[in-house]
Amino acid sequence: MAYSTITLGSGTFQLTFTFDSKVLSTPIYIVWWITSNFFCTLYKLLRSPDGNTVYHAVCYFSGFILLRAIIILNWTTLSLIPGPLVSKLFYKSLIYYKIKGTLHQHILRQHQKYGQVVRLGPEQVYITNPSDWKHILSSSYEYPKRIPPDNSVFGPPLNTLAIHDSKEHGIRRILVDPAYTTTYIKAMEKIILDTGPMRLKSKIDEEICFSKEQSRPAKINHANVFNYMSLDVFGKLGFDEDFGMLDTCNDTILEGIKAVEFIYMLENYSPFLAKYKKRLFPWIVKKYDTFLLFIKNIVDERMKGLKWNNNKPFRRDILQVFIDAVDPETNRFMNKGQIISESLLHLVKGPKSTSSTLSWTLFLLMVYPITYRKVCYEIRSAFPDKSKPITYTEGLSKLSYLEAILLESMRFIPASVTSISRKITKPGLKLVSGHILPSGTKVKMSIYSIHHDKKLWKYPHVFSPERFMVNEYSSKQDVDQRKQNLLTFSMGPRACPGHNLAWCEMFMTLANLLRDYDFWLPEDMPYGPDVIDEETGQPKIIPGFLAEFTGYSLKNPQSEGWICVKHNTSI
Ligand code: HEM
Repeated sequence: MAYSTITLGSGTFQLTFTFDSKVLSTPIYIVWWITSNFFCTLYKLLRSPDGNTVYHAVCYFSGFILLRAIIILNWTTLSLIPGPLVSKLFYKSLIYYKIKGTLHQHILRQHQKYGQVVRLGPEQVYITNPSDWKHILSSSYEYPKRIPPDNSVFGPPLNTLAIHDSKEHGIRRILVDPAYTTTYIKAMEKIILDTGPMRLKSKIDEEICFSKEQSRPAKINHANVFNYMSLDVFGKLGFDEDFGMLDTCNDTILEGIKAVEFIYMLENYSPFLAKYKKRLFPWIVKKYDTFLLFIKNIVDERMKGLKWNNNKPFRRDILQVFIDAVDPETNRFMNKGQIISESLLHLVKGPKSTSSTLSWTLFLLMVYPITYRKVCYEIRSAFPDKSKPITYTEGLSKLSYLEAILLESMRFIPASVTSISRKITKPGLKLVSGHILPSGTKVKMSIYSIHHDKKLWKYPHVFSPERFMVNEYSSKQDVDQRKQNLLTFSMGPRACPGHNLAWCEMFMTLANLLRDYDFWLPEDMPYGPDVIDEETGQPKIIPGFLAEFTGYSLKNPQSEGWICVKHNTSI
């Protein structure tokens, strides 16, 4: 394929278009010529006798807008791809849904209307066909990730998520990945169990005791307690620190994470305002600085400790793995700044995605009671002795329905980012649909849309863990195929490094809680198995909010994250 490029305007108004040169470059110059002449004539007609420059500006600006629209809609290679008119013309048309936190639902509606390939921006295309996204994501670094420039949340020094250069990113993953291998997580299973589900269980027991004294049903806020639990797990596993979130709820961390989310969003959507964030939002920047200082101090203390100990490691947490990791090819270690930036990223990104998934799963079990009873039966009959905690290794071999529930929950409501984004490089890419994406196109894969694509999933709007179970209707091959169509943790060289940790923590938490307690929704909750969504005919789902960095979680956790609980006395 041969392409030619045209650049129009300058500064904010600059636009670069790529054309299939064989087909389109001649007509485009003709249109350009006609439009410029038209506007020159218009300008002469409108020109006021005193040579008012406002007329001048208006004419040229309208000329620019019209020409831009004609080109975008008719003459670029992407013009053959369907999509809503306004979104084709303006990237910013999606911002309304981003602010509302419902962008993923909007994109799904566009896919349902226009198909597996939709244009939602002058040079932006969303795709859902698995052959296309598997090719793009697994082609090692051929299609780079687009990263917002100068994002101070990510560095300097840059961390895994922000490193653009493929070679550098590859080296960083060699240094970071040892902290999340199956072997490492297996060795850490006991710590995860003790700081996670076991500690949460004692909190729930305390609440049950307290509620008895007050003669009321015991209630926990699952959105909060899962979040605190995941942060405690990461505190212990990551830094060998007791964050004490479940006990005292450390505000520095909670407020710090909110500040990271805000600054990240500001830098993405308004780099101009972000430049002045210290003056415009001093209280948020202060919270971010306090949070960063908190992590810096932990890393500093560790480095000092190591010096005193003649550089012999005295811990085996993730921080130590980061410190010890060396790239065998270059013999490079991470420096202190990189370790701090990396620790900040993992602390903000990991626990929130894990806890949101747990929260959604528990909620889904409450509105799908047959599934809830089925999974309780599976766990309670496989592990009847309540005095023995269920470990990940044991649980995984016996609890296939619980595994299916987690897979289905992450398909149904993926807690991760709305869309994975890559840039098409030369010489362009031909999609399965036959559409051509020229070099420079921003190609996006909406996890939510892929997980709700009717071509991939039967009844995607129904929460049905059975689709991940081998039974008379589905062979192992079918189930494996479905698992491969999940994009929950992304894939390829930039896939989520923390997925083993997330699985281990989520699995042990649900297995132990569902065996030892009975849960039900409070009576005053406006959701339940009988509260049906008219559009889908399925139980209504509690509203969520898609944050740019920390993913999809409950929109109103303080009012809608409650669940009643009592000890399970049936076994
Ligand atoms: C259910 C839990 C989780 C989900 C659904 C999830 C999902 C994802 C997804 C989809 C990406 C790719 C983002 C992209 O390409 O733009 C990602 C990247 C990442 N995740 Fe996770 N994640 C989870 C848990 C964790 C945990 C526990 C950690 C670590 C503590 C973690 C650390 C990271 C990091 C560092 C990246 C960046 C990888 C890179 O760019 O190379 N995640 N995650």
